Amino acid sequence: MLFKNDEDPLDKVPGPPKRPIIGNAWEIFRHPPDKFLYLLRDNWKEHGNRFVFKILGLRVLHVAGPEDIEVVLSHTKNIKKSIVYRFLKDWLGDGLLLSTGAHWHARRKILTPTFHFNILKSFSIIMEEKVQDMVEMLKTKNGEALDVMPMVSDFTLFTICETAMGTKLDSDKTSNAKDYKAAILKIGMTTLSRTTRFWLHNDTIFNLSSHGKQFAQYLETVRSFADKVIAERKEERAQKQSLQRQESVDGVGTKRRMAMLDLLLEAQEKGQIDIEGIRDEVNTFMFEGHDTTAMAITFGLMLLADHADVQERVFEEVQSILAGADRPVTLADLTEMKYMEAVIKEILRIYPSVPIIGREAVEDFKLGDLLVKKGSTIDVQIYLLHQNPELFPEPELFKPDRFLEGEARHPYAYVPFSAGPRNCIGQRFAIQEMKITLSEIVRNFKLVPKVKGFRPTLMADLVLRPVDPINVKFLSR
Ligand code: HEM
Repeated sequence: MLFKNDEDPLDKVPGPPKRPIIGNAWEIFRHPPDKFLYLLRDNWKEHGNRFVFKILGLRVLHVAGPEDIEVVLSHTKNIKKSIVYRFLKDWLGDGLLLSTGAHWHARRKILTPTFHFNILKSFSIIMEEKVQDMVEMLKTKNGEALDVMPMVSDFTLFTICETAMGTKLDSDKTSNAKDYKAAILKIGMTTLSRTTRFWLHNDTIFNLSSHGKQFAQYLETVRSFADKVIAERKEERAQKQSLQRQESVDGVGTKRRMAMLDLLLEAQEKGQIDIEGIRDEVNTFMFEGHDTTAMAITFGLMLLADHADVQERVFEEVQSILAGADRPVTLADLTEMKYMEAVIKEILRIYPSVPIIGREAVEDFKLGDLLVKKGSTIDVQIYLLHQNPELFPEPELFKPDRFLEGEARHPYAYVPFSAGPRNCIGQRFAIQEMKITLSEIVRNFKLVPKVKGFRPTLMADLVLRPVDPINVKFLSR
Protein backbone atom coordinates (compact mmCIF):
# COMPACT_ATOMS: atom_id res chain seq x y z
CA MET A 1 0.00 0.00 0.00
CA LEU A 2 2.78 2.44 0.94
CA PHE A 3 4.41 2.06 -2.46
CA LYS A 4 1.29 1.84 -4.62
CA ASN A 5 1.09 5.04 -6.59
CA ASP A 6 -1.74 4.70 -9.10
CA GLU A 7 -4.35 7.39 -9.75
CA ASP A 8 -7.07 7.87 -7.17
CA PRO A 9 -10.07 10.24 -6.88
CA LEU A 10 -8.71 11.22 -3.44
CA ASP A 11 -5.90 13.07 -5.26
CA LYS A 12 -8.45 15.75 -6.19
CA VAL A 13 -9.42 16.39 -2.56
CA PRO A 14 -7.75 19.48 -1.03
CA GLY A 15 -4.84 19.09 1.35
CA PRO A 16 -1.29 20.25 1.91
CA PRO A 17 0.82 20.28 -1.31
CA LYS A 18 2.29 16.85 -2.01
CA ARG A 19 5.99 16.41 -2.86
CA PRO A 20 6.96 13.91 -5.55
CA ILE A 21 7.09 10.33 -4.23
CA ILE A 22 7.00 11.12 -0.49
CA GLY A 23 3.80 13.20 -0.55
CA ASN A 24 3.37 14.82 2.88
CA ALA A 25 5.64 12.41 4.77
CA TRP A 26 8.15 15.16 5.58
CA GLU A 27 5.60 17.68 6.98
CA ILE A 28 4.06 14.96 9.13
CA PHE A 29 7.40 13.68 10.41
CA ARG A 30 8.68 17.24 11.04
CA HIS A 31 5.84 17.83 13.52
CA PRO A 32 6.59 16.52 17.03
CA PRO A 33 3.95 13.99 18.08
CA ASP A 34 2.40 16.41 20.59
CA LYS A 35 1.76 18.92 17.77
CA PHE A 36 0.06 16.45 15.43
CA LEU A 37 -3.46 17.41 16.52
CA TYR A 38 -2.64 21.05 15.76
CA LEU A 39 -1.33 20.10 12.33
CA LEU A 40 -4.69 18.46 11.66
CA ARG A 41 -6.55 21.50 12.99
CA ASP A 42 -4.54 23.90 10.80
CA ASN A 43 -5.24 21.81 7.72
CA TRP A 44 -8.93 21.65 8.59
CA LYS A 45 -9.05 25.44 8.94
CA GLU A 46 -7.32 25.85 5.61
CA HIS A 47 -8.95 23.10 3.54
CA GLY A 48 -12.33 22.48 5.20
CA ASN A 49 -14.13 19.31 6.25
CA ARG A 50 -12.36 16.98 3.82
CA PHE A 51 -8.61 16.93 3.32
CA VAL A 52 -6.08 14.33 2.29
CA PHE A 53 -2.59 13.57 3.56
CA LYS A 54 -0.42 11.36 1.42
CA ILE A 55 2.46 9.33 2.78
CA LEU A 56 4.23 7.68 -0.16
CA GLY A 57 1.35 5.76 -1.78
CA LEU A 58 -0.93 5.79 1.30
CA ARG A 59 -3.70 8.37 1.14
CA VAL A 60 -5.49 9.27 4.33
CA LEU A 61 -8.82 11.00 3.85
CA HIS A 62 -9.70 13.10 6.90
CA VAL A 63 -13.41 13.81 7.30
CA ALA A 64 -14.78 16.37 9.77
CA GLY A 65 -18.26 17.17 8.37
CA PRO A 66 -21.34 15.47 9.90
CA GLU A 67 -22.69 14.31 6.50
CA ASP A 68 -19.46 12.46 5.63
CA ILE A 69 -19.11 11.12 9.16
CA GLU A 70 -22.63 9.72 9.00
CA VAL A 71 -21.80 7.80 5.80
CA VAL A 72 -18.56 6.40 7.24
CA LEU A 73 -19.84 5.43 10.68
CA SER A 74 -23.19 4.02 9.64
CA HIS A 75 -21.72 1.82 6.88
CA THR A 76 -22.41 -1.79 7.85
CA LYS A 77 -19.53 -3.37 5.87
CA ASN A 78 -16.75 -0.78 6.28
CA ILE A 79 -16.11 -1.61 9.89
CA LYS A 80 -12.45 -2.55 9.49
CA LYS A 81 -10.02 -0.43 11.48
CA SER A 82 -7.14 1.45 9.80
CA ILE A 83 -3.43 0.61 9.72
CA VAL A 84 -2.62 2.55 12.91
CA TYR A 85 -4.69 0.08 14.96
CA ARG A 86 -2.47 -2.69 13.59
CA PHE A 87 0.33 -1.15 15.64
CA LEU A 88 -1.63 -2.21 18.74
CA LYS A 89 -2.16 -5.79 17.59
CA ASP A 90 0.55 -7.32 19.83
CA TRP A 91 -1.20 -5.79 22.82
CA LEU A 92 -4.94 -5.88 22.10
CA GLY A 93 -4.86 -8.87 19.72
CA ASP A 94 -8.26 -9.74 18.31
CA GLY A 95 -10.09 -7.95 21.10
CA LEU A 96 -13.25 -5.98 20.40
CA LEU A 97 -11.55 -2.72 19.49
CA LEU A 98 -9.29 -4.12 16.77
CA SER A 99 -11.09 -7.14 15.37
CA THR A 100 -13.38 -7.11 12.36
CA GLY A 101 -15.88 -9.20 10.37
CA ALA A 102 -17.50 -12.33 11.79
CA HIS A 103 -15.00 -12.55 14.63
CA TRP A 104 -15.94 -9.05 15.83
CA HIS A 105 -19.69 -9.83 15.53
CA ALA A 106 -19.33 -12.98 17.65
CA ARG A 107 -17.32 -11.20 20.36
CA ARG A 108 -19.65 -8.22 20.47
CA LYS A 109 -22.51 -10.67 21.04
CA ILE A 110 -20.72 -12.34 23.94
CA LEU A 111 -19.74 -9.05 25.55
CA THR A 112 -22.91 -6.99 25.13
CA PRO A 113 -24.66 -8.51 28.21
CA THR A 114 -21.78 -7.16 30.34
CA PHE A 115 -23.34 -3.74 30.08
CA HIS A 116 -26.88 -4.84 30.86
CA PHE A 117 -28.80 -2.51 33.17
CA ASN A 118 -28.68 -4.90 36.16
CA ILE A 119 -24.94 -5.38 35.88
CA LEU A 120 -24.35 -1.64 35.59
CA LYS A 121 -26.50 -1.26 38.67
CA SER A 122 -24.21 -3.53 40.66
CA PHE A 123 -21.18 -1.67 39.24
CA SER A 124 -22.58 1.60 40.59
CA ILE A 125 -21.99 0.34 44.14
CA ILE A 126 -18.30 -0.24 43.42
CA MET A 127 -18.00 3.10 41.63
CA GLU A 128 -19.53 4.82 44.63
CA GLU A 129 -17.08 3.05 47.01
CA LYS A 130 -14.10 4.05 44.89
CA VAL A 131 -15.23 7.69 44.71
CA GLN A 132 -15.64 7.77 48.47
CA ASP A 133 -12.01 6.61 48.82
CA MET A 134 -10.97 9.48 46.54
CA VAL A 135 -13.11 11.99 48.48
CA GLU A 136 -11.54 10.87 51.78
CA MET A 137 -8.07 11.21 50.30
CA LEU A 138 -8.89 14.71 48.98
CA LYS A 139 -10.11 15.79 52.42
CA THR A 140 -6.63 15.13 53.81
CA LYS A 141 -5.06 17.53 51.28
CA ASN A 142 -6.53 20.66 52.91
CA GLY A 143 -7.22 22.47 49.66
CA GLU A 144 -3.68 22.33 48.24
CA ALA A 145 -3.43 22.39 44.43
CA LEU A 146 -3.29 18.82 43.06
CA ASP A 147 -2.29 17.44 39.68
CA VAL A 148 -5.60 15.69 38.96
CA MET A 149 -4.74 13.35 36.08
CA PRO A 150 -2.69 10.76 38.04
CA MET A 151 -5.24 10.74 40.85
CA VAL A 152 -8.18 10.29 38.49
CA SER A 153 -6.51 7.60 36.42
CA ASP A 154 -5.79 5.60 39.59
CA PHE A 155 -9.46 5.87 40.40
CA THR A 156 -10.69 4.76 36.96
CA LEU A 157 -8.17 1.92 36.79
CA PHE A 158 -9.19 0.63 40.22
CA THR A 159 -12.83 0.94 39.16
CA ILE A 160 -12.51 -0.99 35.88
CA CYS A 161 -10.46 -3.69 37.62
CA GLU A 162 -13.02 -4.19 40.34
CA THR A 163 -16.14 -3.89 38.17
CA ALA A 164 -15.26 -5.57 34.88
CA MET A 165 -12.50 -7.85 36.14
CA GLY A 166 -13.70 -8.55 39.69
CA THR A 167 -10.21 -7.77 41.04
CA LYS A 168 -9.60 -5.42 43.92
CA LEU A 169 -6.30 -3.58 43.70
CA ASP A 170 -4.87 -3.62 47.22
CA SER A 171 -1.76 -1.69 48.24
CA ASP A 172 0.52 -4.51 47.08
CA LYS A 173 -0.91 -4.48 43.59
CA THR A 174 -1.02 -0.70 43.43
CA SER A 175 2.64 -0.52 42.44
CA ASN A 176 1.91 -2.93 39.56
CA ALA A 177 -0.96 -0.64 38.63
CA LYS A 178 1.42 2.31 38.60
CA ASP A 179 3.77 0.49 36.22
CA TYR A 180 0.78 -0.48 34.09
CA LYS A 181 -0.44 3.12 33.78
CA ALA A 182 3.07 4.40 33.00
CA ALA A 183 3.49 1.70 30.32
CA ILE A 184 0.14 2.64 28.72
CA LEU A 185 1.27 6.26 28.45
CA LYS A 186 4.47 5.16 26.73
CA ILE A 187 2.60 2.81 24.41
CA GLY A 188 0.43 5.74 23.35
CA MET A 189 3.45 7.98 22.70
CA THR A 190 5.32 5.28 20.79
CA THR A 191 2.28 4.47 18.67
CA LEU A 192 1.88 8.13 17.77
CA SER A 193 5.59 8.44 16.90
CA ARG A 194 5.27 5.32 14.77
CA THR A 195 2.25 6.76 12.96
CA THR A 196 4.14 9.89 11.97
CA ARG A 197 7.32 8.04 10.86
CA PHE A 198 6.35 6.06 7.80
CA TRP A 199 9.45 3.82 7.80
CA LEU A 200 8.39 2.50 11.22
CA HIS A 201 5.10 1.26 9.73
CA ASN A 202 7.02 -1.83 8.66
CA ASP A 203 7.02 -4.39 11.51
CA THR A 204 10.54 -5.68 10.94
CA ILE A 205 12.08 -2.20 10.86
CA PHE A 206 10.02 -1.13 13.87
CA ASN A 207 10.97 -4.19 15.92
CA LEU A 208 14.65 -3.55 15.27
CA SER A 209 14.41 0.17 16.13
CA SER A 210 14.91 1.63 19.61
CA HIS A 211 11.19 2.56 19.59
CA GLY A 212 10.29 -1.06 18.86
CA LYS A 213 12.54 -2.46 21.59
CA GLN A 214 11.08 -0.12 24.20
CA PHE A 215 7.59 -0.90 22.96
CA ALA A 216 8.23 -4.60 23.60
CA GLN A 217 9.15 -3.81 27.20
CA TYR A 218 6.01 -1.72 27.78
CA LEU A 219 3.95 -4.54 26.29
CA GLU A 220 5.48 -7.00 28.70
CA THR A 221 4.40 -4.80 31.63
CA VAL A 222 0.79 -4.37 30.51
CA ARG A 223 0.39 -7.98 29.50
CA SER A 224 1.71 -9.37 32.75
CA PHE A 225 -0.64 -7.07 34.67
CA ALA A 226 -3.61 -8.38 32.66
CA ASP A 227 -2.42 -11.98 33.09
CA LYS A 228 -2.30 -11.57 36.86
CA VAL A 229 -5.83 -10.20 36.85
CA ILE A 230 -7.08 -13.21 34.85
CA ALA A 231 -5.18 -15.78 36.94
CA GLU A 232 -6.52 -14.33 40.15
CA ARG A 233 -10.13 -14.30 39.01
CA LYS A 234 -9.83 -17.84 37.67
CA GLU A 235 -8.51 -19.13 40.96
CA GLU A 236 -11.16 -17.35 42.97
CA ARG A 237 -13.82 -18.66 40.62
CA ALA A 238 -12.64 -22.21 41.00
CA GLN A 239 -12.82 -21.89 44.78
CA LYS A 240 -16.17 -20.20 45.02
CA GLN A 241 -17.99 -21.27 41.90
CA SER A 242 -21.19 -22.55 43.40
CA LEU A 243 -21.57 -19.69 45.86
CA GLN A 244 -20.77 -17.12 43.23
CA ARG A 245 -23.33 -18.46 40.74
CA GLN A 246 -26.05 -18.22 43.28
CA GLU A 247 -25.09 -14.69 44.32
CA SER A 248 -24.79 -13.41 40.80
CA VAL A 249 -28.42 -14.39 40.29
CA ASP A 250 -29.66 -12.18 43.11
CA GLY A 251 -27.50 -9.50 41.52
CA VAL A 252 -27.01 -6.29 43.36
CA GLY A 253 -25.04 -5.78 46.51
CA THR A 254 -23.88 -9.33 47.10
CA LYS A 255 -20.31 -9.93 48.22
CA ARG A 256 -19.20 -11.47 44.93
CA ARG A 257 -20.54 -9.62 41.94
CA MET A 258 -20.65 -10.97 38.40
CA ALA A 259 -17.85 -9.34 36.43
CA MET A 260 -17.24 -9.17 32.68
CA LEU A 261 -14.35 -11.53 33.17
CA ASP A 262 -16.71 -14.15 34.63
CA LEU A 263 -18.80 -13.92 31.52
CA LEU A 264 -15.70 -14.55 29.42
CA LEU A 265 -14.59 -17.45 31.61
CA GLU A 266 -18.07 -18.93 31.26
CA ALA A 267 -17.82 -18.51 27.48
CA GLN A 268 -14.48 -20.36 27.64
CA GLU A 269 -16.17 -23.24 29.48
CA LYS A 270 -18.71 -23.38 26.64
CA GLY A 271 -15.90 -23.38 24.06
CA GLN A 272 -16.91 -19.98 22.62
CA ILE A 273 -13.58 -18.29 23.36
CA ASP A 274 -10.04 -19.48 24.16
CA ILE A 275 -7.59 -18.15 26.74
CA GLU A 276 -5.86 -15.94 24.16
CA GLY A 277 -9.22 -14.40 23.36
CA ILE A 278 -9.87 -13.70 27.02
CA ARG A 279 -6.47 -12.06 27.32
CA ASP A 280 -7.19 -9.81 24.33
CA GLU A 281 -10.52 -8.69 25.77
CA VAL A 282 -9.10 -8.10 29.24
CA ASN A 283 -6.35 -5.94 27.74
CA THR A 284 -8.86 -4.12 25.55
CA PHE A 285 -11.34 -3.37 28.33
CA MET A 286 -8.73 -2.48 30.92
CA PHE A 287 -7.29 0.10 28.56
CA GLU A 288 -10.52 1.43 26.96
CA GLY A 289 -12.35 1.26 30.26
CA HIS A 290 -9.92 3.35 32.28
CA ASP A 291 -7.91 5.72 30.09
CA THR A 292 -10.91 7.22 28.25
CA THR A 293 -12.91 7.97 31.40
CA ALA A 294 -9.78 9.20 33.23
CA MET A 295 -9.23 11.87 30.59
CA ALA A 296 -12.91 12.85 30.50
CA ILE A 297 -13.07 13.25 34.31
CA THR A 298 -9.73 15.11 34.38
CA PHE A 299 -10.86 17.65 31.77
CA GLY A 300 -14.25 17.79 33.49
CA LEU A 301 -12.71 18.75 36.85
CA MET A 302 -10.65 21.43 35.11
CA LEU A 303 -13.71 22.92 33.40
CA LEU A 304 -15.85 22.82 36.55
CA ALA A 305 -13.08 24.46 38.59
CA ASP A 306 -12.84 27.20 36.00
CA HIS A 307 -16.60 27.82 35.80
CA ALA A 308 -17.91 28.48 39.30
CA ASP A 309 -21.42 29.18 37.93
CA VAL A 310 -21.69 25.76 36.24
CA GLN A 311 -20.27 24.08 39.34
CA GLU A 312 -22.85 25.80 41.53
CA ARG A 313 -25.70 24.61 39.29
CA VAL A 314 -24.36 21.05 39.47
CA PHE A 315 -24.17 21.35 43.26
CA GLU A 316 -27.71 22.70 43.51
CA GLU A 317 -29.07 19.96 41.26
CA VAL A 318 -27.45 17.22 43.34
CA GLN A 319 -28.61 18.82 46.61
CA SER A 320 -32.17 19.14 45.38
CA ILE A 321 -32.28 15.52 44.17
CA LEU A 322 -30.93 14.29 47.51
CA ALA A 323 -33.11 16.79 49.39
CA GLY A 324 -30.11 17.47 51.63
CA ALA A 325 -29.87 13.79 52.73
CA ASP A 326 -26.39 12.57 53.67
CA ARG A 327 -26.34 9.34 51.65
CA PRO A 328 -24.53 8.11 48.55
CA VAL A 329 -26.12 8.84 45.18
CA THR A 330 -28.15 5.98 43.68
CA LEU A 331 -28.91 5.04 40.09
CA ALA A 332 -32.36 6.60 40.46
CA ASP A 333 -30.69 9.87 41.48
CA LEU A 334 -28.42 9.72 38.45
CA THR A 335 -31.34 9.55 36.02
CA GLU A 336 -32.68 12.81 37.47
CA MET A 337 -29.40 14.67 36.88
CA LYS A 338 -30.38 16.48 33.68
CA TYR A 339 -28.05 19.44 34.07
CA MET A 340 -25.18 17.08 34.92
CA GLU A 341 -25.93 15.21 31.67
CA ALA A 342 -25.56 18.45 29.72
CA VAL A 343 -22.30 19.19 31.57
CA ILE A 344 -20.89 15.76 30.68
CA LYS A 345 -21.94 16.17 27.04
CA GLU A 346 -20.20 19.51 26.89
CA ILE A 347 -17.02 18.11 28.50
CA LEU A 348 -16.92 15.37 25.86
CA ARG A 349 -17.69 17.85 23.09
CA ILE A 350 -14.65 19.99 23.88
CA TYR A 351 -12.45 17.10 24.94
CA PRO A 352 -13.63 13.87 23.25
CA SER A 353 -11.49 11.16 24.86
CA VAL A 354 -11.21 9.41 21.49
CA PRO A 355 -10.47 12.33 19.14
CA ILE A 356 -9.93 10.35 15.92
CA ILE A 357 -11.30 7.05 14.59
CA GLY A 358 -9.61 5.29 11.66
CA ARG A 359 -11.19 2.97 9.10
CA GLU A 360 -9.93 1.06 6.09
CA ALA A 361 -12.57 0.69 3.35
CA VAL A 362 -13.21 -2.98 2.55
CA GLU A 363 -15.36 -1.96 -0.41
CA ASP A 364 -15.76 1.13 -2.59
CA PHE A 365 -18.24 3.70 -1.30
CA LYS A 366 -19.28 7.25 -2.08
CA LEU A 367 -19.13 10.41 -0.02
CA GLY A 368 -21.44 12.63 -2.06
CA ASP A 369 -19.74 12.74 -5.47
CA LEU A 370 -16.43 11.47 -4.19
CA LEU A 371 -15.57 7.83 -4.83
CA VAL A 372 -13.60 6.33 -1.96
CA LYS A 373 -11.93 3.19 -3.21
CA LYS A 374 -11.54 -0.11 -1.40
CA GLY A 375 -8.31 -0.01 0.64
CA SER A 376 -8.49 3.75 1.34
CA THR A 377 -7.84 4.97 4.86
CA ILE A 378 -10.43 7.30 6.37
CA ASP A 379 -9.87 9.23 9.60
CA VAL A 380 -13.04 10.47 11.30
CA GLN A 381 -12.03 13.69 13.05
CA ILE A 382 -14.29 13.78 16.11
CA TYR A 383 -12.29 16.53 17.82
CA LEU A 384 -12.50 18.82 14.77
CA LEU A 385 -16.19 18.02 14.21
CA HIS A 386 -16.97 19.19 17.74
CA GLN A 387 -15.01 22.42 17.20
CA ASN A 388 -17.02 23.49 14.16
CA PRO A 389 -18.56 26.93 14.87
CA GLU A 390 -21.40 26.25 12.43
CA LEU A 391 -22.48 23.29 14.56
CA PHE A 392 -21.47 24.70 17.95
CA PRO A 393 -21.37 28.52 18.02
CA GLU A 394 -18.39 29.82 20.04
CA PRO A 395 -17.00 26.29 20.19
CA GLU A 396 -14.14 27.24 22.51
CA LEU A 397 -16.60 28.18 25.27
CA PHE A 398 -17.81 25.70 27.90
CA LYS A 399 -21.58 26.11 27.68
CA PRO A 400 -23.53 23.05 28.91
CA ASP A 401 -26.77 24.92 28.20
CA ARG A 402 -26.27 24.29 24.49
CA PHE A 403 -27.35 20.71 25.20
CA LEU A 404 -30.42 21.80 27.17
CA GLU A 405 -31.83 24.36 24.83
CA GLY A 406 -32.90 21.86 22.19
CA GLU A 407 -30.67 23.43 19.50
CA ALA A 408 -31.40 21.59 16.22
CA ARG A 409 -28.29 19.80 15.04
CA HIS A 410 -27.29 17.14 12.50
CA PRO A 411 -27.53 13.69 14.21
CA TYR A 412 -23.81 13.10 13.49
CA ALA A 413 -22.68 16.56 14.69
CA TYR A 414 -21.86 15.11 18.10
CA VAL A 415 -20.33 11.62 18.30
CA PRO A 416 -17.96 11.27 21.29
CA PHE A 417 -18.85 7.58 21.56
CA SER A 418 -18.79 7.05 17.80
CA ALA A 419 -22.04 5.77 16.26
CA GLY A 420 -23.28 2.94 14.07
CA PRO A 421 -22.27 -0.71 14.44
CA ARG A 422 -18.86 0.04 16.02
CA ASN A 423 -19.99 2.49 18.61
CA CYS A 424 -18.61 2.41 22.13
CA ILE A 425 -19.85 -0.63 24.04
CA GLY A 426 -18.91 1.06 27.34
CA GLN A 427 -20.87 4.29 26.81
CA ARG A 428 -23.39 3.76 29.60
CA PHE A 429 -20.66 2.54 31.95
CA ALA A 430 -18.65 5.70 31.20
CA ILE A 431 -21.55 8.11 31.72
CA GLN A 432 -22.55 6.38 34.94
CA GLU A 433 -18.99 6.59 36.25
CA MET A 434 -18.69 10.26 35.28
CA LYS A 435 -22.00 11.18 36.89
CA ILE A 436 -21.18 9.43 40.17
CA THR A 437 -17.67 10.89 40.31
CA LEU A 438 -18.49 14.48 39.42
CA SER A 439 -21.58 14.63 41.63
CA GLU A 440 -19.80 13.21 44.70
CA ILE A 441 -16.81 15.51 44.23
CA VAL A 442 -18.89 18.66 43.73
CA ARG A 443 -21.08 17.72 46.71
CA ASN A 444 -18.04 17.56 48.95
CA PHE A 445 -15.74 20.26 47.55
CA LYS A 446 -15.64 23.63 45.92
CA LEU A 447 -13.23 23.31 43.02
CA VAL A 448 -10.88 26.20 42.30
CA PRO A 449 -8.27 26.27 39.51
CA LYS A 450 -4.65 26.91 40.43
CA VAL A 451 -4.47 29.32 37.49
CA LYS A 452 -7.75 30.83 36.28
CA GLY A 453 -8.41 30.21 32.58
CA PHE A 454 -5.51 27.74 32.18
CA ARG A 455 -5.89 25.35 29.24
CA PRO A 456 -3.27 22.62 28.60
CA THR A 457 -1.67 21.77 25.28
CA LEU A 458 -3.42 18.69 23.92
CA MET A 459 -1.98 15.51 22.52
CA ALA A 460 -3.91 12.90 20.55
CA ASP A 461 -2.24 9.53 20.94
CA LEU A 462 -4.53 6.62 21.82
CA VAL A 463 -6.72 9.08 23.69
CA LEU A 464 -6.84 12.87 23.97
CA ARG A 465 -4.48 13.89 26.78
CA PRO A 466 -3.34 17.10 28.42
CA VAL A 467 0.41 17.55 27.89
CA ASP A 468 0.71 19.91 30.88
CA PRO A 469 -0.51 19.07 34.39
CA ILE A 470 -3.99 20.25 35.37
CA ASN A 471 -3.92 21.60 38.92
CA VAL A 472 -7.10 22.03 40.94
CA LYS A 473 -7.73 22.93 44.59
CA PHE A 474 -10.44 20.96 46.38
CA LEU A 475 -11.84 23.12 49.20
CA SER A 476 -14.14 21.25 51.60
CA ARG A 477 -17.75 22.53 51.56
C1 HEM B 1 -15.70 8.90 28.17
C2 HEM B 1 -15.42 7.65 27.96
C3 HEM B 1 -15.37 6.96 26.63
C4 HEM B 1 -15.35 7.48 25.36
C5 HEM B 1 -15.39 8.94 24.94
C6 HEM B 1 -15.30 6.35 24.44
C7 HEM B 1 -15.30 6.46 23.07
C8 HEM B 1 -15.23 5.40 22.20
C9 HEM B 1 -15.19 5.51 20.76
C10 HEM B 1 -15.20 6.82 19.99
C11 HEM B 1 -15.12 4.26 20.25
C12 HEM B 1 -14.98 3.86 18.79
C13 HEM B 1 -13.51 3.62 18.54
C14 HEM B 1 -13.18 3.23 17.13
O1 HEM B 1 -14.05 3.00 16.29
O2 HEM B 1 -11.99 3.13 16.88
C15 HEM B 1 -15.12 3.35 21.36
C16 HEM B 1 -15.06 1.96 21.24
C17 HEM B 1 -14.96 1.11 22.31
N1 HEM B 1 -15.05 1.44 23.65
FE1 HEM B 1 -15.29 3.31 24.40
N2 HEM B 1 -15.28 5.19 25.17
C18 HEM B 1 -15.34 5.51 26.49
C19 HEM B 1 -15.38 4.63 27.56
C20 HEM B 1 -15.34 3.27 27.45
C21 HEM B 1 -15.44 2.36 28.56
C22 HEM B 1 -15.67 2.78 30.00
C23 HEM B 1 -15.31 1.10 28.06
C24 HEM B 1 -15.34 -0.23 28.77
C25 HEM B 1 -15.79 -0.42 29.96
C26 HEM B 1 -15.12 1.23 26.62
C27 HEM B 1 -14.93 0.18 25.75
C28 HEM B 1 -14.88 0.31 24.38
C29 HEM B 1 -14.69 -0.82 23.48
C30 HEM B 1 -14.45 -2.26 23.90
C31 HEM B 1 -14.75 -0.31 22.18
C32 HEM B 1 -14.69 -1.10 20.89
C33 HEM B 1 -16.12 -1.45 20.52
C34 HEM B 1 -16.28 -2.19 19.19
O3 HEM B 1 -15.55 -1.92 18.24
O4 HEM B 1 -17.19 -3.03 19.14
N3 HEM B 1 -15.17 2.56 26.29
N4 HEM B 1 -15.19 4.06 22.55
